[in-house]
Amino acid sequence: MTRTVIAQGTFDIVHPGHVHYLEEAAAMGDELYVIVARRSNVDHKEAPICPATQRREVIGGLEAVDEAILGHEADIFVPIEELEPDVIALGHDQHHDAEAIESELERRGIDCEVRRVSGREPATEDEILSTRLIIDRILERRG
Ligand SMILES: Cc1cc2nc3c(=O)[nH]c(=O)nc-3n(C[C@H](O)[C@H](O)[C@H](O)COP(=O)(O)O)c2cc1C
Ligand SMILES: Nc1ncnc2c1ncn2[C@@H]1O[C@H](COP(=O)(O)OP(=O)(O)OP(=O)(O)O)[C@@H](O)[C@H]1O
Repeated sequence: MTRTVIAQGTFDIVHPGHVHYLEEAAAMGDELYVIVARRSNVDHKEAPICPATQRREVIGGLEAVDEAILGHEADIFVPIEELEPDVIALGHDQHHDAEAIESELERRGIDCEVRRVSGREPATEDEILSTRLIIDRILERRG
């Protein structure tokens, strides 16, 4: 049987940390679906610069990704109910609480494991593995 994994995030300016996350998530199963966050749901940091459709297209073009889909605006568990994944792969620093997700999955009768992916450290001293830090660098150098 096909083992389906989902990953999720904003992916505003894509960097090698994202590639690492999605490759490790893909290795947890046979098919990787990525839910791209809607701007309205990115409320714990600055809103993304790029529109959701653009962010989805870039992520969908990565080799590790079978399909990238736009997240639901109102209920983040709707795509999960539709995709019925075997694994939800959380990013190393994703603010979501694994236990809270697990109890919501149980409440909705979805049988799915929640795992966390490792973080990628910079390979060189000038590598920038954070969208926020890339934007900071742009402002510093071009602002
Ligand atoms: C299991 C799961 C499902 C999610 N589904 C959606 C969704 O359907 N729509 C959405 O806008 N955000 C969804 N999100 C939230 C975002 O993907 C994301 O975590 C957050 O808003 C963006 O922050 P981040 O890039 O720092 O993770 C989901 C998150 C998790 C953990
Ligand atoms: N260096 C990294 N190593 C592994 N995973 C990463 C790394 N950076 C981001 N990710 C993961 O990619 C997913 C999407 O990340 P997100 O779009 O929030 O980018 P970000 O660079 O972390 O953003 P910001 O720096 O603006 O908070 C998250 O689950 C996050 O954990």
